[in-house]
Amino acid sequence: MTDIPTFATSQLSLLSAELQAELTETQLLTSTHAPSILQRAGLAVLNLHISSQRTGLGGKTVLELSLDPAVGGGELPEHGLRVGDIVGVAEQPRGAERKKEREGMESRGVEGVVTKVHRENVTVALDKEDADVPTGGKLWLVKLANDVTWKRLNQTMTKLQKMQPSEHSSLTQVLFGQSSPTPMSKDELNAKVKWHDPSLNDSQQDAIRFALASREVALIHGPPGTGKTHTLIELILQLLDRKQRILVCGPSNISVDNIVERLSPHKVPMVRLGHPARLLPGVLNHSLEVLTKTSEAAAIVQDIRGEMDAKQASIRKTRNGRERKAIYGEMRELRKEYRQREGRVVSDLLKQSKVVLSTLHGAGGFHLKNEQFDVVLVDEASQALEAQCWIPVLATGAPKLVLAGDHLQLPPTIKSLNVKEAKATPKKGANVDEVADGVAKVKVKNEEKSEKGKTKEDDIKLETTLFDRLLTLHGNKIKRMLTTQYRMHETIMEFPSCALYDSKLIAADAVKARLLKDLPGGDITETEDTTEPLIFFDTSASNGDFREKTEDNDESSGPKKKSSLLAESKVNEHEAALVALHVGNLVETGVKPEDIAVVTPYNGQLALLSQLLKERFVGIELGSVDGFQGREKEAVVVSLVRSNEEGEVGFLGEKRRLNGDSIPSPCSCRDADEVFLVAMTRPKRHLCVIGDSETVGR
Ligand SMILES: Nc1ncnc2c1ncn2[C@@H]1O[C@H](COP(=O)(O)OP(=O)(O)OP(=O)(O)O)[C@@H](O)[C@H]1O
Repeated sequence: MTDIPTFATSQLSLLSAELQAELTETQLLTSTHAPSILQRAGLAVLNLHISSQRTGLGGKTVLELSLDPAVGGGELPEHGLRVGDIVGVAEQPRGAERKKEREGMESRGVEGVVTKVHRENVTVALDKEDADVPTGGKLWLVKLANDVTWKRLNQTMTKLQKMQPSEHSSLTQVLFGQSSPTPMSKDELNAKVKWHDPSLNDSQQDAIRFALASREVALIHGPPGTGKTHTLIELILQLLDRKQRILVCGPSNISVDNIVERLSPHKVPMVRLGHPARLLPGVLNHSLEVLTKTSEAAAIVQDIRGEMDAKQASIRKTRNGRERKAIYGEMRELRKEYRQREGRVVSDLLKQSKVVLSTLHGAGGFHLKNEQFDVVLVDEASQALEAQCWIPVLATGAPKLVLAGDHLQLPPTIKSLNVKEAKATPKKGANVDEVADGVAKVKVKNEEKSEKGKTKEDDIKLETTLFDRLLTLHGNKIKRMLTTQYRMHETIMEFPSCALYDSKLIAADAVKARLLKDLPGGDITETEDTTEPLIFFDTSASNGDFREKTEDNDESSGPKKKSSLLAESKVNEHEAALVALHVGNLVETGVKPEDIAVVTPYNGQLALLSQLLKERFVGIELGSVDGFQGREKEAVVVSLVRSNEEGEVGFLGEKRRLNGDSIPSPCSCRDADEVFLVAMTRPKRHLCVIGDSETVGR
């Protein structure tokens, strides 16, 4: 049994350490690196101007930023800004102002969210309604730490911490082991169900019956390719048949959109919450914001929007301070009116929806404040922090929770290494070595503490997902596993099935013998590569030809080293050449580059592979492991990189190694086993692993 206030208190301190780690990282990067380095690292874009300004959804000011004509305009340089990123828009610091400007986060201009990214411009929706948009001079965009997420997690855990025992629902009590899940009778578990999809396999049907019969909580364990989403769609339809109202959540927009897309053909009354700019185009018709615009009341809302646009334009033309102030005042009034009208339309739409879908984070927004649900369903639950899963649970007070996921895939990335307190946070402008040192010290302190005798609080870790914790708490009786997989050739499946899933996976007939040579529509030549599902190139016998190299991050060594700015990283040139050779062989047989993915754990190697492959094989997918999880490809080539005499595979050791010139990258945070296992479950017909068995084998 877990004490609820202790749990919440512990989560709050872990979350605070995590936020500090993230803020420290961003602050250090922006304060210790010149804007040009940040630009090269993909964290900033320089020399911009506002090419258009308008009022967007929710009455927010939306800026479109393009390259300043003074620098020749044209396409933006390569950058890593993505839709949803939080950015600062500010006047670009000049000369002596530069250091001061970059150190003071308060002088970074206005903040907003990236809503569109095109080759020639980036669109940003500003957070503050009356933000003073920077006007003169060249502007720059810089990526900022995202503390919005953490604020909501904090609110949620604070709410849990302060709840009185009498306020805990039966669900909450079960989730903390204060009571056991209500037992289900055999009749309930074997009840006859009228399936919408008669092709469901036995393990899928069993999981749905189980989730329908559960009173408080049910876990659906779906290993890769076992039709987890397929199963969830049927579960949603079955719940609707039983007149239940459902809130469906996932940790990312893409996880939620995936369900919206697959639910859409069933003509279910549903609404997707969330900023339209972050939703897949195919999902927009179900988005609350778009439905709001297309409903009857839309016309009056549009009128006000037009008026607001006109006012915005006049602000930009007005230099007189008093006039500007007056216009801001009028805009405020218009916004108020706009929101009231929009609010009424929104609330009507929500009331009519039997299924509401949002990210876990989004479920904490004001839209769901007075909405009631019978079931909260969380997909990709093992990719979410436990605190995230509590957002919909506490926001709706629903009596039942269904979690779907695979706890054996990579958990969410944690930056703070479970440092309990944020003691490692350096003072503003501290040098990076001090931070690394600080983290090390706090870690040692924690280790000392746990040796003396663990308390319950010490057992609570940020990376323990709710899925994991519930399995430990209640055991397999709250879980059903999907066992037939529809993705991998039987031989590719064997190793992950044995290593991770107790050899329980079965390959569906349609996939178990599929090879590259049988690719539909392709005249594929039969070669050793296209008739073998699994190939391992072992480089250990190469007398050291295939040794890894550590990239040197010396900025002064010129543009050749550009990629190394992203991280102190490892490369293995011979391995990269072998990857290129193998990909070349596959393409020669007729396999399309877009059916091939190359995966590696190091950014350095990724950059090298990108140089070798991207232009030669247009459409090939290159990725780190985090980015690749969850996606399937006909053929996957893995470059493990590590090869040294010491047999060292310390990926994790690099996680926090910040030194003056290096910028940490998420890609260097995973260890070899994880890389290997995740990559193993992605290919359908062919997997090729290149590595040094002596180094990696250890
Ligand atoms: N009962 C079934 N009969 C035939 N095909 C199925 C069945 N269930 C799932 N599939 C197929 O298996 C594939 C994987 O399904 P789905 O995308 O639902 O799985 P998933 O487990 O959510 O995938 P991921 O591993 O990407 O999370 C899809 O092509 C789907 O059509």
